[in-house]
Amino acid sequence: MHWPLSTGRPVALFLDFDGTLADLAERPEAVRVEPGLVPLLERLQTQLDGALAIVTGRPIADIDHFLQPLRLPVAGIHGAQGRHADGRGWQLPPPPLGAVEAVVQELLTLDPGLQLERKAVALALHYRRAPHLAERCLQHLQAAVAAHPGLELLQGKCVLEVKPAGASKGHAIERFLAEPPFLGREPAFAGDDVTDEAGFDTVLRRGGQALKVGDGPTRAPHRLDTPAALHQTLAAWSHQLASRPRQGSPA
Ligand SMILES: O=P(O)(O)OC[C@H]1O[C@H](O[C@H]2O[C@H](CO)[C@@H](O)[C@H](O)[C@H]2O)[C@H](O)[C@@H](O)[C@@H]1O
Repeated sequence: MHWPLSTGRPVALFLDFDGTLADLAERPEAVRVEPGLVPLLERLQTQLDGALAIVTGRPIADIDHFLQPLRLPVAGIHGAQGRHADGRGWQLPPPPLGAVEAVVQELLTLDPGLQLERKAVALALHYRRAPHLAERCLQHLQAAVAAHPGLELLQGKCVLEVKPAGASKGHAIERFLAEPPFLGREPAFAGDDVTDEAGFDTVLRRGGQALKVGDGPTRAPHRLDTPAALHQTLAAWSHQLASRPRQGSPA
């Protein structure tokens, strides 16, 4: 499997983080970034004239922490917040999360393996270390979210996320593509989870490329097995870009 990124057209590259750039870990804070990743992303950002962004369910601050000292354009919390290439930010207003958090607090008493992650305008309930509670957590959160039209439930990998309705990775990619340095470029997005399918739909609708990392059904036409395989592909692509004239800004 490969990802034919080198189409000759200037590319705008969008990358998911967990499961795509970094291997999954037992806990969100336990993720390790491969030592070569930050220099590789920095090189690609330069080669793409800045048209590289992270599009993630994480808050922006997490990405800045994991990729320090690099500060890339980021869409965080599934598009509910973001930072453009020029540093301007956006964030949706905080939705009413109080009742949902009360339900989560009740669930947390069932097993110390359950973990709450608070993220400014969203929250996530992780059950990777308590998988037997997956169905119960889902039922409780579905009921809690149904009472609030401003909220949406996302099911990720061993996680249930409650976020502002309407925020999506697809919309976040559209925001980036509306402005330099992304404007006019062919979008390419790599992700690993069902929550990335909205981003795949956006780039495919705009004539771009979508790649799924790992297994599972997807609408992405391309696939690689692991984050390490994606690193290799990105490194090879960076190497090709280095030996060609700069892609330059689109006319
Ligand atoms: O959109 P992403 O960048 O893929 O982020 C999705 C969620 O990733 C994190 O949770 C996932 O990764 C954890 C660390 O590997 C893992 O323990 C957990 O089971 C996964 O669901 C992150 O904690 C969430 O906030 C992100 O939304």
